[in-house]
Amino acid sequence: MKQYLQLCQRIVDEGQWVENKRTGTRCLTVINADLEYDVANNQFPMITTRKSYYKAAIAELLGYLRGYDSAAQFREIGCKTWDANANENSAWLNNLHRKGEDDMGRVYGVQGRAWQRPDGSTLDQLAKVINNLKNGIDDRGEIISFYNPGEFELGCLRPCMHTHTFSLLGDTLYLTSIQRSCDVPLGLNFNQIQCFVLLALVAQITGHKAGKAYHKITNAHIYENQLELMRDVQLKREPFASPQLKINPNIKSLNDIETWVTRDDFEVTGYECHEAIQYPFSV
Ligand SMILES: Nc1nc(=O)c2c([nH]1)NC[C@@H]1CN(c3ccc(C(=O)N[C@@H](CCC(=O)O)C(=O)O)cc3)CN21
Ligand SMILES: O=c1ccn([C@H]2C[C@H](O)[C@@H](COP(=O)(O)O)O2)c(=O)[nH]1
Repeated sequence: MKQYLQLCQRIVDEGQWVENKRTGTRCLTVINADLEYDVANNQFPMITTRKSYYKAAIAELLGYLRGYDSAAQFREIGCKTWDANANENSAWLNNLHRKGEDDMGRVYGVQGRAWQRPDGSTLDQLAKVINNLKNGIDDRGEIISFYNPGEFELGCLRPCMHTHTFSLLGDTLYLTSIQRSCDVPLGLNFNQIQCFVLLALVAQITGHKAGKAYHKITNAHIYENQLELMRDVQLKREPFASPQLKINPNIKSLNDIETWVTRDDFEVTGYECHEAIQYPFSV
């Protein structure tokens, strides 16, 4: 929690204003942030200086792991976060590749589960990584990349947290996640949870201990219409201790994640937080 607040404070103190063409809203911006999550000791990185909706963040991650490409699929599993990007951004609405209401195109999970090869077949990056890790193999390339520049025009948004690399040291599994662009008041609240859960879940289904998750962010920003709430409300609050996350121990395979796991297989205990803050969202 401290590292999150330090990043917010750093943006407020040292950030530079950058115009953003895609949303039309400028952002106070810093470059380069390194965050770490202690999954081994179950220090769940949920924001405590406002109410955090962790189940939606986990549902979003489940949707990525399943390769979803429609905001309707995300809604069905309890996550509304893709409604706006799928249905309200004019560049995407006018894109001829958009297949209709709720279509997100070839984003995130589609690349993770069905990367298109030149011969027309597809590659399941996630299954390869899980299979190797299950067999104790780290080939120094246990990488899941959602970032496919050749297909950007086929999706509603370029992936933000775009690369996840797993590493095995002895029987401990580590994760390094790379993010190119980060909406610190809204997106990071979700992304911290997702890095933690991704490592905890993959460790569980591959039979390893979880170590640390390392989260590396390039462009970290606060949109102009969020600044006052962050500076004058959220940053004035004292954080509470981190809660703990309990994952249903019956989740044992990638197939389980694909077929029956829901956001209710994840429970948080010991969460104490300040009042909710509703930040504006830029589409
Ligand atoms: N401008 C922007 N910021 C983002 O963080 C973001 C995007 N766009 N586009 C793609 C995804 C969608 N994400 C989102 C979208 C909405 C919330 C959001 O509204 N969160 C609320 C409540 C969520 C709920 O009730 O389930 C929050 O207070 O955290 C969070 C992340 C993260 N990403
Ligand atoms: O997981 C996510 C997804 C998106 N974001 C934020 C970061 C930016 O504010 C926007 C994406 O806009 P770009 O113009 O494509 O950079 O969404 C996030 O923080 N986390």
